Amino acid sequence: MTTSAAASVSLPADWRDFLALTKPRVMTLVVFTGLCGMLAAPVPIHPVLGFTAILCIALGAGAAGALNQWYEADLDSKMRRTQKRPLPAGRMDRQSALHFGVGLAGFSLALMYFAINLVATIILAVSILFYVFVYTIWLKRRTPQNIVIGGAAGAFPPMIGWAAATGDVTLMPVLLFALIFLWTPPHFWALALFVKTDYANAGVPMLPVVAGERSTRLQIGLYTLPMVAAAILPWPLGLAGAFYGWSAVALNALFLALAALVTFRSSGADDAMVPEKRLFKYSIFYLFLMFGALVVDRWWLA
Ligand code: HEM
Ligand SMILES: CC(C)=CCC/C(C)=C/CC/C(C)=C/COP(=O)(O)OP(=O)(O)O
Repeated sequence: MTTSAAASVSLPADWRDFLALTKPRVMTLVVFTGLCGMLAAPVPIHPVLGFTAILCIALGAGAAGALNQWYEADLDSKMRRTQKRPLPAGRMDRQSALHFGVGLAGFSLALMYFAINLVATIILAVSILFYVFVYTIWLKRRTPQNIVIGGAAGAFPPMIGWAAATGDVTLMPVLLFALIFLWTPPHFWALALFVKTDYANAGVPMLPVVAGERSTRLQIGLYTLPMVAAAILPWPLGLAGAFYGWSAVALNALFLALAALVTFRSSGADDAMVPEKRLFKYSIFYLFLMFGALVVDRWWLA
């Protein structure tokens, strides 16, 4: 944590700074997977309630992003990628970020509880607490396994969407959780390979910094294999149909190929890291398409 970010504050922050605190670009995928989890559920939800549940996921994820930035303004000020965020850039004081984050978290949970149901509220609370306390405060600065364990926070949204519609959690939302959980390491470590120096400068023990490139490449490959299995499994288990199944086979074959290129590659110091950048970009596209295929399969082709 830092006090220096607060010392150079030039207030007031405007709405764009509060929006930036919520990490809106990452949130698009969080919200999309939550929406698809909700639409994949066997019980239809009233559109107004469905919209409310998705709003709660968006606000909860935004709150988690704000609390993450409240806690790690010192780290963000040391990395090129994050230096322009409202706190390290001095456009907002830490207390405002804290109040905003806590207020938004409280509002999203209260709305989820009163408008939707207890199960969805509990999972939303767990994901916010997990991202803030387990990932950001506890693990991120201590272990290169930070994103494996802490990354679970980002895997909950489809389960929250499903629970909002059905009030319970069955095998399918658990598989969707497993898919994002196992996707997170290749998603993040591909990026960490080409922004390694940023993390090293900030003293964050991300895998390429601590264990080296070789080991990171191997672990990307090792997590991709069970991810592929979790992605395809709903088809043979009869939880999704052939459209989902064939889409999953194609999308996962490409993921596997790109991950293999990264895994079996050794790079030099002045390397442009093209395969790593390609895998990172594809990982985002992949998750959008996998969840999109699930909904198309359930609504139009079942
Ligand atoms: C601990 C787990 C994760 C870590 C450490 C991580 C880290 C990152 C980082 C550092 C970026 C670079 C862009 C930026 O500056 O924000 C990024 C991009 C992105 N991540 Fe992740 N991520 C994680 C999990 C997730 C999850 C669970 C999702 C959604 C399901 C997600 C969705 C995205 C998206 C959509 C982008 C692109 C954003 C853009 O276009 O700027 N990430 N991630
Ligand atoms: C529903 C709900 C509460 C979801 C919240 C979970 C969530 C937003 C997951 C995404 C994970 C994420 C943005 C990690 C970024 O890592 P980082 O914080 O280390 O990235 P940074 O270096 O960009 O700050």
